Amino acid sequence: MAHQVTLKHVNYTYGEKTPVVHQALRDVSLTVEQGDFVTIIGTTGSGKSTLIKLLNGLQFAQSGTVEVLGVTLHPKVKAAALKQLRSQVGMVFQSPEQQLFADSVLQDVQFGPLNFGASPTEAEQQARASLDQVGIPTELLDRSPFELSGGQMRRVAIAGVLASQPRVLVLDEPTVGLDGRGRRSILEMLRRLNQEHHITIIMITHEMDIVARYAQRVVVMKHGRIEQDTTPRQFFQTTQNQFVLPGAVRVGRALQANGVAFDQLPLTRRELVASIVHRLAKGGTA
Ligand SMILES: Nc1ncnc2c1ncn2[C@@H]1O[C@H](COP(=O)(O)OP(=O)(O)OP(=O)(O)O)[C@@H](O)[C@H]1O
Repeated sequence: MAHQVTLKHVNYTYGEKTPVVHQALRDVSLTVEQGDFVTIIGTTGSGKSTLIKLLNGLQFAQSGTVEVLGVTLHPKVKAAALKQLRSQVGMVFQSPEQQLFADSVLQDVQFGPLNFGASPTEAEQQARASLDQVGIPTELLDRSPFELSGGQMRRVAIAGVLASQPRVLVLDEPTVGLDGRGRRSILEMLRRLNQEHHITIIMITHEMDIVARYAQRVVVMKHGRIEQDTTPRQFFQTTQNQFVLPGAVRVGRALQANGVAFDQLPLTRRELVASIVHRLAKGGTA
């Protein structure tokens, strides 16, 4: 099966031929398959946002190739092909609720499908379905989006992207600024979209517990390059002090350092407890 996303030897430079020239991506190659849940991590300025903007043609690489859902993205790509691609690759930027604008929640979410050519009836159906997917109850649909809680607003904004029925969802730190409950509900929703609807998720995050708990893959960026592309377990097993590790990983690694051999490094509290219980049940000392 063809990859959904293929980047080959991509370079991207801001301000070419100006005094403030800055190369943000260096020889980046990456593939993403349908149904992947990929997190992109890396220090500030490492090129994460630049990378995701290439995925639906918000920016074009100066060299190398970018192919997404069979469309090769370069400055001369046809406007119609780009529009079609943008309905299939939904982008959710940081604090997307700041882009809400309509008089009602339903109208706001219908905007995307209408813009991409759906009839008013289809647009309403798709909007209702995606609001349901993100857990917004029907009694809120006629409300102004500005009367909702922060977490609800963010979910409405994500519904606005989902209403165009994308196959790939690209998100830049979707939980920033939310409290614990709002954060968890967004992440569980993304997991459901990924597992039940096979929507590919590509997410920038700075939160290591999101990588540990939700991702199948982690792409680590440094100075515009992909430094690692691996599984969270492999990443957390080997990474050095650069990132703040989740509690369960810290405890797991400390136990390993003290001679406790796990079949696999625990990534979450639940996995940590299960592996300790397993060892105790076998009669060993935890
Ligand atoms: N419009 C721009 N013009 C010039 N330089 C830019 C522009 N946008 C980003 N850069 C530079 O390119 C580099 C990569 O930026 P990018 O936003 O991709 O990093 P990032 O990893 O997403 O960072 P953060 O985690 O802080 O969002 C940075 O050094 C940044 O200063």
